[in-house]
Amino acid sequence: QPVDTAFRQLLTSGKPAPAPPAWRALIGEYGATDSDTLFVLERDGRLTTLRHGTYAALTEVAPDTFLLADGRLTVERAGGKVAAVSVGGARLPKRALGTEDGSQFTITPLRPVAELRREALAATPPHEQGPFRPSDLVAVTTFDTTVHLDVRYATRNNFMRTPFYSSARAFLQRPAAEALGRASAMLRPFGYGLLVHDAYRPWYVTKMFWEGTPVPQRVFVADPAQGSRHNRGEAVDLTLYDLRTGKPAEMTGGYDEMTARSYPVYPGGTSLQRWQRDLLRVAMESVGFTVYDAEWWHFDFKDWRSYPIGTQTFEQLDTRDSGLGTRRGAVPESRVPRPESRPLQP
Ligand SMILES: C[C@@H](N)C(=O)N[C@H](C)C(=O)O
Ligand SMILES: [Zn+2]
Repeated sequence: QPVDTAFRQLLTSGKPAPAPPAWRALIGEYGATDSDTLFVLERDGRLTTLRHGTYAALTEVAPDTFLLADGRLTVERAGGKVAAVSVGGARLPKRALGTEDGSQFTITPLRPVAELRREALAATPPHEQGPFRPSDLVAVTTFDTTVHLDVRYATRNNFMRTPFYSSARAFLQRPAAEALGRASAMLRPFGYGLLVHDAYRPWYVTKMFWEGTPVPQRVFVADPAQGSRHNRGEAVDLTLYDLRTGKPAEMTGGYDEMTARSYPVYPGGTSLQRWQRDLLRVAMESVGFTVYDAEWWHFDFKDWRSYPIGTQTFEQLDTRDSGLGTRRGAVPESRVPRPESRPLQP
């Protein structure tokens, strides 16, 4: 649907109230197999189930006992946690998704990180056919000062539990950074700012992500054979933060969480989480970005095909006088990495 219609819908529906804290432990996915998932979620202020595409509001009739239109749902707890629900005589175990406390989701890399780094630094990015625009990377904070940074890949607080950058900086090609500034201005009346986790990412880091991530989770990392749009300075990972408190907004799942909760159309969670996720998407899409199908936080800018894959570190870009953050200037031809012949996936 058109962006202004989507904006109007979000405005009309208004910002939902947070779900009662007592419901938090219950909200989630239940069932032993993916083919039969029962979601417990909050919708329109009611605790609700979603199964086979049908929503049903729950009415609590006794502690941990709820009435559904056609029966009862009972909650089983173990060790202070929700272990399962029973519906119509069937026991559906609760699935572990993301982290319980909202902390960073992590994986165990397939190989030692030092080995991945050594190999990736020695490798060459895919060969690409130009022509390309000269790279003009600028700090993401250039066009709106309410854009804030939380660059997890410059810390251990990321999905591979290892620092990839030696400084917490984030750059985009100038037109993408300008558009980001416009999205940020658009969000201000809603009381939100943009919190950037990552933008330009050297190709060798994409290669480390790919080689280190278990195959079933690789939809959440780009294939280095094609490169990531981050490598072109044309993708950004970000969330919303509350302008008043400075706190990140709650979404349906965490950053770099490798579960279904990361899909931008994930139906679970709370109304507020889904509303904030959709607000971020509508603001970003209204200025020329497109959300990635598997990650609510990842956005590609419309002209990503115009820029080549880069593999330089921030420091290498600095020393080669790219003008990062301070001066304008094109990345010299010697630094323009080689082409790709296949279509890109994010
Ligand atoms: C790793 C994650 N933050 C990300 O950016 N994923 C997309 C698919 C990418 O690597 O381009
Ligand atoms: Zn991304």
